[in-house]
Amino acid sequence: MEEGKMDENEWGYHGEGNKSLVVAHAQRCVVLRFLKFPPNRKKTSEEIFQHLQNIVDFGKNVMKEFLGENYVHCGEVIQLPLEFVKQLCLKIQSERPESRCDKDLDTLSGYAMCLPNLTRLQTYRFAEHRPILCVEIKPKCGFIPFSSDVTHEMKHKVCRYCMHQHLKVATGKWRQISRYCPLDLYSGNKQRMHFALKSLLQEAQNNLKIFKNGELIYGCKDARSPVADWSELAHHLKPFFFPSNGLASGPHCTRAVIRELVHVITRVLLSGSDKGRAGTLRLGLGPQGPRVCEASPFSRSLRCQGKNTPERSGLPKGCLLYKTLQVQMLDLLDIEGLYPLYNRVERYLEEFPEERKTLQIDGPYDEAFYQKLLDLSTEDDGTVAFALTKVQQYRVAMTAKDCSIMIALSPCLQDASSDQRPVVPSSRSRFAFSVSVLDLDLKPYESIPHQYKLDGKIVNYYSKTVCAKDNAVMSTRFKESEDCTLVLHKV
Ligand SMILES: O=P(O)(O)O[C@@H]1[C@@H](OP(=O)(O)O)[C@H](OP(=O)(O)O)[C@H](O)[C@H](OP(=O)(O)O)[C@H]1OP(=O)(O)O
Ligand SMILES: Nc1ncnc2c1ncn2[C@@H]1O[C@H](COP(=O)(O)OP(=O)(O)OP(=O)(O)O)[C@@H](O)[C@H]1O
Repeated sequence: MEEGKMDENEWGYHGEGNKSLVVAHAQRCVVLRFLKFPPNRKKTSEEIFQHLQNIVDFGKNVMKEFLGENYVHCGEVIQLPLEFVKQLCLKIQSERPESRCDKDLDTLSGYAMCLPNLTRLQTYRFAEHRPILCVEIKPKCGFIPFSSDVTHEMKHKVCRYCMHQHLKVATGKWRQISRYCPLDLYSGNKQRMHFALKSLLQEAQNNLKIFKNGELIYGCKDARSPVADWSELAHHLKPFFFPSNGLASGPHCTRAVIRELVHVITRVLLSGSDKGRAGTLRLGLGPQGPRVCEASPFSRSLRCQGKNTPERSGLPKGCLLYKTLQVQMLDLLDIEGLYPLYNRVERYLEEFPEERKTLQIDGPYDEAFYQKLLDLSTEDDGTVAFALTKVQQYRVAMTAKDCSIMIALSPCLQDASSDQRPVVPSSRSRFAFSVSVLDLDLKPYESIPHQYKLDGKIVNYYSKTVCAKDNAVMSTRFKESEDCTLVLHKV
């Protein structure tokens, strides 16, 4: 990229999250990722450069090691002309969703990350002329805490995502409760995964986006977004899944197309396509905790039918979901067990503030940082070193709980080679595919007290409202059956 000759007209708004905003090049397969900040909380250029460099280093030295070379794209930090950034910011402002405008794009430092555009397969520099479909999933936390430090019994039964849904709807973030449960997606059980993906398609929130040739065609910006339209989605997808037949339109066609999509995504998610360094994942955390979430409509319906809970995770070890789950499980103690350890580190830092650097709280995220993460002991010897290791593992786990997976699918001819990319078949076509992971920014040390408070809020809200309602329903049913018994007695 020739940073000196940048023209804002060649770039377009692509998307944003809570902390960064992404613009995509119209022809080349690259994106620029800028940091965002609340107004009046600007950082110096040097701080922004360091922040971005830390993101790159963390990707290279930690996440590539855990998740595998092929899945992680670290990009590079680049310096852009300030005039270009200012003009770009003005150009894209009208396309930003209102709910994200509480933060401003950083136009002062001139630094950004340059990354491959993952919605257009991994061709990096130039767009392929083949059509490309890309599904982005933010799967969230795929396990129920197994730590003995958990005090709320509910946390051993219902996963955080399902509990959090109720708070999100109550605060107006989303319109309705999703039927998606991360434990279904991470189960490795095809039926449960199909259910999870269909649920995401029904209520995408910020957990699912679909791009066609790099353009967003399906996804939800906020609670005001229009209700998802499956027939419109099927219209976009039909040429990919039924390329040469005249499948009639209408609800039958829509269902067939959605089914194909769900099946292909499941296959891709279960594939172990990482041909990078063997044995990258050195965690080896075994399956722990309950294998189903009691709030998942899938497991609820199984229970109602008197069926057993499904098999424990059958995720193949090479697949990205398995690896992501392993990194998430570095949260060995749960925030309830972690918070006192965070306080221990805090007390130490209050006494020895100059030690912050040695403890690598704000980086560098190098090989030494990575090596310390591999210590999975939970035996607290009362030291700051132990507390620090658990704090750093927690930050990494939280990062993996909030990352997204990008699946790019490009149709290939029945017997043509796919440039050595793996291929997934559907009923009527085949796709060369790639899987990548994005948003691997290490969660800040400072966010731990917020996590602790939020955790309590989520559980308390769920327990008070949902469980109270469930109990009311149960007692009504109980009352009904008592009434019934009385009637029977009378007879
Ligand atoms: O706490 P959660 O689970 O709500 O996750 C936050 C996400 O909300 P979600 O539940 O996915 O809608 C939230 O996503 P949205 O802004 O809601 O799209 C962010 O990803 C946030 O991360 P960060 O503070 O920007 O680093 C996420 O915060 P972290 O907890 O990962 O730091
Ligand atoms: N390399 C990439 N290629 C294509 N699209 C990307 C890329 N990186 C990010 N995006 C798009 O931009 C969106 C926002 O990026 P990202 O998730 O990194 O933002 P964030 O602010 O860090 O998110 P969060 O809200 O989780 O903190 C993503 O959801 C994705 O659609």
